[in-house]
Amino acid sequence: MKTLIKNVTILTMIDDDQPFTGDILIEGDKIKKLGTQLTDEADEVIQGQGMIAMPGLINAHQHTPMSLLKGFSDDLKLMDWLEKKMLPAEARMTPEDIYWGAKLSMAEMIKSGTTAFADMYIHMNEIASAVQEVGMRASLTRGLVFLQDDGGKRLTEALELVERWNGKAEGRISTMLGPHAPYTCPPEALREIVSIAEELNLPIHTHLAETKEEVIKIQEKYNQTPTEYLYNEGLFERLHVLLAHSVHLNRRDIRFLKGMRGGVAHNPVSNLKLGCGITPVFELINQGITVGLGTDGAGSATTIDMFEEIKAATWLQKLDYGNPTVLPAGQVLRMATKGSAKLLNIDHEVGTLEVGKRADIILIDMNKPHLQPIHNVESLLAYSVNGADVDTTIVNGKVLMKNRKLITIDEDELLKQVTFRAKRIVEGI
Ligand SMILES: CSC[C@H]1O[C@@H](n2cnc3c(O)ncnc32)[C@H](O)[C@@H]1O
Ligand SMILES: [Zn+2]
Repeated sequence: MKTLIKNVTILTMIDDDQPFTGDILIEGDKIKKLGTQLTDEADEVIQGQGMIAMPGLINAHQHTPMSLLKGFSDDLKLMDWLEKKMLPAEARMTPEDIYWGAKLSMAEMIKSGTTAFADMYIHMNEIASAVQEVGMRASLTRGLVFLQDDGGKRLTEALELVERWNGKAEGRISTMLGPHAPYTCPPEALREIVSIAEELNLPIHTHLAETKEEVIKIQEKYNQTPTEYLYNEGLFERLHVLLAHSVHLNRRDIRFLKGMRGGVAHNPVSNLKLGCGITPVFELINQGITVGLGTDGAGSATTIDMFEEIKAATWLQKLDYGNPTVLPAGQVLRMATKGSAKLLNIDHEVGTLEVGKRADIILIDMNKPHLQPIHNVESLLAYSVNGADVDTTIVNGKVLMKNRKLITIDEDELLKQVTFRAKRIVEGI
């Protein structure tokens, strides 16, 4: 199958590449040519006039089924929100609920220009099946919590997920191991996970230093900061680690992260809404640590539109440093594409528009009052574009949305399913 996108403004996101008008030829799942006035025959031609083509956005931290819990419990502190509301609701979710909740997130992500995501949750088989059907790219992790028991059953599930799904769905699915957070994983559990991850060459996806309360708790329990705790348990020695949040890091913590494989998934909207604080993104980048962008689950962030994260990320750093030159448009856009791709360990495949890479591309319709005139493409993308401006979403060479119509998801059926399921789950909580 060959698809030709004609006369489109192309932003490759490679280093300092400037936008240019041209054509993109997709053959199978890959970008075959990028140039001007390509004359190749194609099975499908997309007229890109008035549109910007850029790499699909990559959501580096999600809990997709939590879309079913969006708006159910807002304006609470993280631990009250998690323990009194989310955990009881999650205990009532059936595998079918998880499947439909994940699909709901995927519909919203495709409609707002996200092509890949990192997910940590329960009932991961159902999420993997939804990813396979829908056509997105995903890094899937069974979240591991060791509070009341040794978590043996969950670890077995985590390994079954790896065994069954790693590299599946035409290579769109990869897997990680997911110790949930320093406060839910004791040292012996972390050590076991590190040893398995090293043996199987698996990356790790975890939460780190999201709140001040977490720092106090870990300090009291282990006499270390959460970052130091993970460092001392060997997480940053050899493994590729995706650290969600990482809000409360001191100078010493940042030194522990220096040179790590992987990096930090910044979730500014969730951090703002839960009043957690501001991740020291500028400092992390200055120390050479990769920073990507994510939304966290819709249960906390409410929105999973990555364009909102892009705005929040740059504005928060500018405000924090009292300096508008910090985290400029081009840099924050690269965080949401190349940066997140590196965190998912798929930067050799996606994150930039390059010949030979997988064709994960979004087209943004600029023929709108709030997107004209176009003085600077990167500024418009970072500061003006919303998810609803995305016209076409392509993953692995396959069109998943065209003219804002989802191709692989039946929206009517989806809305019917999620309405009654969401209501049943939260009843009485
Ligand atoms: C065991 S699966 C993952 C687990 O994480 C919970 N979760 C969602 N958002 C957050 C967050 O911001 N901090 C900590 N934990 C979070 C989710 O409810 C699942 O139980
Ligand atoms: Zn999270």
